[in-house]
Amino acid sequence: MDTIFIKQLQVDTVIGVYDWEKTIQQRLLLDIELKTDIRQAAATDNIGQTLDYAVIAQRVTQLITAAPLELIETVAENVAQLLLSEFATTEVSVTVYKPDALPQAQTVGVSIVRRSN
Ligand SMILES: Nc1nc2c(c(=O)[nH]1)N=C([C@H](O)[C@@H](O)CO)CN2
Repeated sequence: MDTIFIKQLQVDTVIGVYDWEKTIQQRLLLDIELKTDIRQAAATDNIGQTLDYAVIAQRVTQLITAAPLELIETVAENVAQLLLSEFATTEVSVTVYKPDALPQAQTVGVSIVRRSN
């Protein structure tokens, strides 16, 4: 199976467990992979035959910024379920980084893989 991916998609949103985090925007970075068959798109050179990564990025950003959340785990799960339900893919990988969370670390994050039932 082939993969369409987006690396380090930046989304600024209200995210965090602590009270001080609920009034500010913080940066999340996302790596997203969607398993799909790209052969028909390649054979026809037609965007309508594949998953448009610009549409995916816009939809994911819209979802994450729609409401504040506490955990990056919830962000990852919500994004994975959206991708599986709205796009022609049977398996997705979602990694969410919160790079400004820990001053003593380059980044923190969570990574998940989800398949359609
Ligand atoms: N596993 C997690 N641990 C923590 C999270 C999280 O989303 N998942 N969040 C926080 C705080 O919001 C932190 O980022 C504030 O700097 C702490 N641990």
